[in-house]
Amino acid sequence: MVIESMQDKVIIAGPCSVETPEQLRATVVPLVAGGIKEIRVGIWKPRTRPGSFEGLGKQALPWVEALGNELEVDFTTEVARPLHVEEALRHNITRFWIGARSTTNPFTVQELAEAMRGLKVSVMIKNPVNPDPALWIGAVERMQAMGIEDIRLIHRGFSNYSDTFYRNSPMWQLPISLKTHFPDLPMLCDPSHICGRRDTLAQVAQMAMDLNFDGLMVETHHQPDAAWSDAVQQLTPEAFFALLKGLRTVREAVESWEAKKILQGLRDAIDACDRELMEALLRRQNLAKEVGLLKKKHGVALFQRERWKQVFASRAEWAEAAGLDAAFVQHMYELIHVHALKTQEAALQSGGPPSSPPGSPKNGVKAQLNGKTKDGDQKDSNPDSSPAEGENPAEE
Ligand SMILES: O=C(O)C(=O)C[C@]1(C(=O)O)C=C[C@@H](O)C=C1
Repeated sequence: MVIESMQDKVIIAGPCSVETPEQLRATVVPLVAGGIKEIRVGIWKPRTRPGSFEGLGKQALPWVEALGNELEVDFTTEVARPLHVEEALRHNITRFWIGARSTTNPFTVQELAEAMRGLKVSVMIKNPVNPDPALWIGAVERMQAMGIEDIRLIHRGFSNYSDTFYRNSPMWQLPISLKTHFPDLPMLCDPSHICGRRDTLAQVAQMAMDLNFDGLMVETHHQPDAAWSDAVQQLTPEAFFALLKGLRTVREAVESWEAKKILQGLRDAIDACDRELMEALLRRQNLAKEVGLLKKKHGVALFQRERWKQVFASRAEWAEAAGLDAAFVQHMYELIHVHALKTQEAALQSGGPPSSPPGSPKNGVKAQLNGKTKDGDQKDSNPDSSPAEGENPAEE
């Protein structure tokens, strides 16, 4: 690999789509000369709306096979149907990826897994278009059940309803959660599909490196502006190598004894902060419960639009004044509010009194935090659980 610092990473690059033998060669030769060992190419392209370029299909396979043999490089392509797998295998392509739309559909994933049953193939599984970790996990399990061992994950971001800064929101907590679930599967980042534009690719690729992702998959084209698909997000091979050169890579863990000691001190302080946060959250929850019971007594709606508008706006102002990110704090308050309503509803249903005496719940809070109560929503506190019903995962 030309880029020294990327030695330990899996770096995959190549055109969004194969267009002509000339375009394929002009794009791939400089990538291979730069040390790239695995080339991505789109042959079958799932397009959201009809009428866009849907890939050349099997016509492109002989070109890919011939160039692979000549340059001694591996090609990887997206497969969405068992027929794609069969046709690619006929041309010695044994590396595949499953696209975000396919990952969403367990029938499709199952059919693809069965088409690869027992074969020595490599499969990369992109996250589903919707932020549902269970679908992503399920796709891996379906592949594993067919004896496929070489499995990697690709984080390509999650669909947005409206136009946002990203083409697909990164929602970094989801790949982090998958990495926690499957610690041995390499996690690659696809900044091209997250960004949907060239100028922000480096920033997202750097975030992936800082999170210690295992590699990158980047769309490249010798003449990006003339590309038949994804023109605005592809990089020339030169720009791609410049991007790689500019990335800072990180170590898995701190090595020096001195730094380890400092780190431990900081982590202890974070633990203390989080304990204070828990106490404050529990105090707030108990107060909300009391309000809920008061509302029940007086036949008042749990959701109080005006009060909530005021809380939501003022917390953002307080956050800004305190030097915190207002959007982050607002998102946190959306979760807190929904949870307060759930807590109030539960208290109403059970009809019981609040779990700590009105007024000064401090000792009660301490006791509860020490495990002397059954209060608290276990499901929400599980770091591996998917976003709670009705709650959107955080945007960056
Ligand atoms: O002030 C209230 O009425 C509450 O119940 C508290 C609270 C909150 O969590 O701050 C919860 C629900 C309401 O919609 C508004 C505010």
